[in-house]
Amino acid sequence: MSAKIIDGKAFAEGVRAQVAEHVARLREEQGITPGLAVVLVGEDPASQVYVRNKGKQTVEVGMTSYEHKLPAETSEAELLGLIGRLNADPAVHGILVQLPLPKHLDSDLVINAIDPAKDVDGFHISNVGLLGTGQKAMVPCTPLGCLMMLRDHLGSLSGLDAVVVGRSNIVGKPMAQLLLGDSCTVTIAHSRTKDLGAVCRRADILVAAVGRPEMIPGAWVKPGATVIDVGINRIERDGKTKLVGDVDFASAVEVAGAITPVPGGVGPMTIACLLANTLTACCRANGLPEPEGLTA
Ligand SMILES: Nc1nc(=O)c2c([nH]1)NC[C@@H]1CN(c3ccc(C(=O)N[C@@H](CCC(=O)O)C(=O)O)cc3)C=[N+]21
Repeated sequence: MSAKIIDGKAFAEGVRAQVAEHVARLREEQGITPGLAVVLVGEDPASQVYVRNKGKQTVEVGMTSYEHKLPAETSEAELLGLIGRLNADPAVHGILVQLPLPKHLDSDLVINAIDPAKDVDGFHISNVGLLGTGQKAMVPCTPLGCLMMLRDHLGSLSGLDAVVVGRSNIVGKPMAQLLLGDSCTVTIAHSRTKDLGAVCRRADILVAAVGRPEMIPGAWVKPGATVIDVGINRIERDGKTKLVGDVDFASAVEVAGAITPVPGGVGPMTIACLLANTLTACCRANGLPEPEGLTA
């Protein structure tokens, strides 16, 4: 039996359509247009592509996109100055500083300079603390997108065994918090975990976020499990570049109950959730009710 493929691309289109509807209503009823500022330091080609896609989709849902492209040599003081101006700008409801930053910039310092209410990545320590204590936070986009797909596929997650492979601040840790918030029994596994295969085989929900191409084989997947593959790895195969996940899709699809593909799974949901977070931030800033179904 072959798993159901969870179509993240189609799901993301649905989320963006919902966001667009809210944005149109905000404009008509309140005269408010949500604004998202994206800051890119340096000329990393992959980052340029992501930032271009984000700007395009921001405009498509009816929001205003502010792009700030700064040279790689930008000083910390200059970058903090820009963040200060964006924090103070009432037309800007969301601020995203594209990571990774050039090595001479301290990304923790920069992220924590963002107004937590405008931190649509959910990386500010205040948002991390709010999420960890079950309070209203800005939730990191990738884990939020994964949660939306899991809830859609499984309905209730209550009591299920969830294993998150990867312990990053961007995906693994916040993903574990969200799953705990939905009453899963959560294990965070990583490269040093003893008998990782045995740990993975216990999972009703398996989230792979390690950044190692195809490292999780089908033999590690519990029959019928829901597999969310966060990895986006560019590899060379048969003389071509190819995008693959952290899960070996070909073998896992034969065992899982449902699985997200790469590309077309988690990636598109990340950008859709960035737009959802910007809308949420805009509603909160204006004392308006939050959009339903678009938050954790
Ligand atoms: N502050 C910050 N926030 C981020 O959210 C952030 C970041 N920095 N730095 C870079 C990573 C990367 N990222 C992706 C978003 C969408 C796709 C995506 O849509 N991927 C497509 C494939 C795209 C392709 O063909 O390359 C897919 O999986 O189907 C991928 C990667 C957000 N990031």
